[in-house]
Amino acid sequence: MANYNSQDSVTKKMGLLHTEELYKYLLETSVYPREPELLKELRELTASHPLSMMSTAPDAGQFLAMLLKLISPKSTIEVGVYTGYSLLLTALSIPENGKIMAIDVSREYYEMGLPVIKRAGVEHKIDFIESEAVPVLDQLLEHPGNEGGFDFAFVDADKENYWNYHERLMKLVKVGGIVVYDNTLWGGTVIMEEESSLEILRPGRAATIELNKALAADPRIEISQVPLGDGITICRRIH
Ligand SMILES: C[S@@+](CC[C@H](N)C(=O)[O-])C[C@H]1O[C@@H](n2cnc3c(N)ncnc32)[C@H](O)[C@@H]1O
Ligand SMILES: O=c1cc(-c2ccc(O)cc2)oc2c(O)c(O)ccc12
Repeated sequence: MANYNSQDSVTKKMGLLHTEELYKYLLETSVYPREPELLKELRELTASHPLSMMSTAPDAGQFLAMLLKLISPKSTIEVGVYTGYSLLLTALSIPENGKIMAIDVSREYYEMGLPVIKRAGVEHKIDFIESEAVPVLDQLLEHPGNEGGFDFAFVDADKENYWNYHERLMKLVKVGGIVVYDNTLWGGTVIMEEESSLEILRPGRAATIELNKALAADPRIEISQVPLGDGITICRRIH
């Protein structure tokens, strides 16, 4: 998520930290030196695309990779692929026989990063589905065998639909499984008055405020909201 320091200044460079220098320090000290070479290549290839700010932030990505290696999921879902930064890091972090059902309305974006994914030797783990995500999740739920069939999900798509994804993922992800939501601080706008936030961000702001309240009140999960990147919320299904 871009960072909005003032009404007319937009920069993505600072994450949610206080200064650009501190974010740069974090990235240059701990993230970029340990970023897998092909993931770096995918990030650099995406940087020239007009929507490159949509890629999952590298610091949040590094955390996600750590989490994935800790839980070793065999069966995962990704909602919102874009050029594949989070997809490639997931594919690199799950076991050799792990699978990712990756859903995005745009195959064109996915195909930008696909050559890098192929070179990384992890394409066999990915089942890309070009579609709106809700109908795909609903189709999965038509087969009772899919209930609890996934170990992990990462959601980074249209913010207004996150609760729709959550309701479905609460059935698809097993008890003990993990769902991670990106952009849960939406550039810091969650604490701004509506009129003070840029108009383009307002629908996402409203949806994110509601999502955060609903996740905090959801007895089916334990949560931890982490201020990396644009804010990520990790949910562990407990019921
Ligand atoms: C923020 S980007 C995903 C970034 C990606 N995780 C990464 O690391 O590069 C959001 C993506 O969600 C996709 N998207 C938006 N609405 C969607 C929907 N209803 N169903 C599926 N994908 C959607 C967009 O096409 C876009 O590629
Ligand atoms: O600036 C954005 C915009 C989005 C976005 C907008 C509309 C959609 O239907 C999907 C995604 O997502 C972003 C994002 O996930 C991010 O990490 C940074 C910026 C943006």
